[in-house]
Formats: sequence, C-alpha cells, structure tokens
Amino acid sequence: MGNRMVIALGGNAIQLGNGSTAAEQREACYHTAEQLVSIIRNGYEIVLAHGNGPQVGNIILQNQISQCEKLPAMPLDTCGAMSQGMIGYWLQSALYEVFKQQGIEKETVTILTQVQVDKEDQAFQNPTKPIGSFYTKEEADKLQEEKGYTMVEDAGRGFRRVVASPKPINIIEKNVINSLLNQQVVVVATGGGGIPVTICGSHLEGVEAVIDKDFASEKLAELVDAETLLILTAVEKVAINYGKDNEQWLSELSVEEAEEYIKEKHFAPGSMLPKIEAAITFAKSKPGRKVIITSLDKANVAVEGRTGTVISA
Ligand SMILES: Nc1ncnc2c1ncn2[C@@H]1O[C@H](COP(=O)(O)OP(=O)(O)O)[C@@H](O)[C@H]1O
Ligand SMILES: NC(=O)OP(=O)(O)O
Repeated sequence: MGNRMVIALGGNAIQLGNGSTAAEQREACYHTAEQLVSIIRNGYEIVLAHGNGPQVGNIILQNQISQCEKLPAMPLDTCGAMSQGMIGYWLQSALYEVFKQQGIEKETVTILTQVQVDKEDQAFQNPTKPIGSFYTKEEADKLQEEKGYTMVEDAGRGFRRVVASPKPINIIEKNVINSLLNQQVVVVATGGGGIPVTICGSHLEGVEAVIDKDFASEKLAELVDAETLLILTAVEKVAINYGKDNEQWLSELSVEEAEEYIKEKHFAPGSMLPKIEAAITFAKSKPGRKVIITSLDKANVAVEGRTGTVISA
C-alpha cells in the first residue's frame, strides 16, 4: 500500500467568511486545490473529506422557502447527499483546473458516501451539531416555535439550529474508495461527515442527522489504512489556554497529554475538541499512525514536519 493520507478540510476550505454564492465557494475550493497540489504531487494517495455545516443548513432553508405541494422539502439525509454532490463538484472542478495548469496527470472523483450510525446512539436524544446560518434570539425563538427546531447560542456568534450528530460506525463505500486509491485517483469522500444511515436487514435507512466530519474522517482514515490524518482548519497549531494570556501553541502532543488536556477543558466543544478526540482515536488505532492539525495555508509545510501540531501515540 502506498503512502496514504486523509485530508479533512475545515469550513474555511470551502467558504471564506460569509461568501456563500456558488462563485465565492468555488473560488475558495480553487484556492484549496492550489494549496493541496504540492502534497498530491509528492506521491501521496489522497482522500479529501470535508464539512458541510453551512451548506447543508442553507440547502434545508432553500427547500423550505420554495416548499409547496409540488415541491416537497427534502429530509436531512437527502440534503446531506445534495451537499456532498455540490461540494464534490466544486472540488473536482477546482482540482481538474489546477492539475491541467500544472501538467499533473491525475483524476479526481467524488464518492457519494453513506456512513453507518447506530439508531440507538444517545446523540439522537441530545442534538448538538450546529448547521446553517446564525440568527438573533428573536428569530431563533420563532424558528423553534414554528418549525420545532432546537436552537442554541453558538460561541457568542448568534443562534443556530442544532441537529443530532451520531458517531460513525462504518463506511458503506469503503471498498470502492480503496480501489480508487489503488488506482492513484484523488478521492473526495465522506463529505459532510457522510450521509448517516442505519442498516435494517437489506435496507439502508437514511436518518435525520449530520455526522461530525472530524469523526467521519478518522473512521475513513482507519478504513483506507492511512498513515496520516491531516486536519486542516483556521489555526496553524493547537493551543492550551487558547485565547488567554498564557496561551501556548503545541508542536507535538502525545495521546496521554491530549487526554489530560481534554480533562482540563483546553479544547472548545464543537470546534477543537472533536479534532483532538478524532486524533486520539486514530493515533491509538495502529502503531505509526499520526495526525497533523494545521491551517490550510500551512498544509505543505506541516506535512514536511515544519509546523502544525502532530498527535501520535
Ligand atoms: N485549544 C484550541 N487551540 C486552537 N484552536 C482552538 C482551540 N479551542 C478552540 N479553537 C478554535 O477552533 C477552531 C477550529 O474549529 P472549527 O472552526 O469548528 O473547525 P473547522 O475548520 O473544521 O470548521 C479554530 O479556528 C479555533 O478558533
Ligand atoms: N459535517 C460537519 O462536521 O460539517 P462542519 O465541519 O462544516 O461543521
């Protein structure tokens, strides 16, 4: 098996600030493709995973605004599938262009990915995953009353809808993803954490949830036997005492240290915490596996070992 890497793209790889038009998000994806090209050129077998929080929330809203008898709103699993197709298209198109410009003979394909979850997962009783736009308190109260949404305050930035976020158990399309990697194809997979499904006999049942993309990327990295999980976000390194006077940026983090820092609450739930939890799971899953957390613009330098936070057993 070659040198495999799963790259989990954070929100800013697809959407910069509030730029939510197709042109603006395509521009962000093009920038992402430019940042990743030298890693791809260096011979890694790459799977790109990505989030979908803002996009799936917007698809749901578009569905509801246009809803009428002849245009029924689609359920959340189907909206998740739409977001995978849309973002996969933008990434495929951006990589096609950058490969052509740089004379790289590679193809990219997006796999619509279904991810198995447990229907008894406690997450269904306690929705925690913020999706879509931010609202004022008054707007949030109205949505809660009219649509029955659960709305919560999100890190001082306003109110957002939260949905269930069960843990990924298995990736239904793992074999085809592995085959494509063996053929040196760049694969976009498990977008938006994957489409959550439960297995009911011979039937896959889509469920109303959004899986965390860091946990899904970790599962994917295990199932394709990757050596590295590269988590790209908005910060160059992980910090302890983040945002405080005694903030300390970390270059290396052992699993034991990470577990201790979680207990001391150094990582914000819903943002850095799932990345660290995913990193611990992956680093523990097999000797030699490591996770790098860094920013999109430092991805190359971090893969060369010159920045980022490396988490290993
Ligand atoms: N301990 C920490 N160290 C570094 N960043 C942290 C920490 N705790 C919270 N963060 C915040 O978490 C953000 C990453 O989470 P988020 O924006 O949700 O991820 P994503 O890039 O996957 O969309 C960082 O940009 C940073 O603002
Ligand atoms: N599905 C998911 O985790 O998306 P975000 O990373 O955009 O929140």
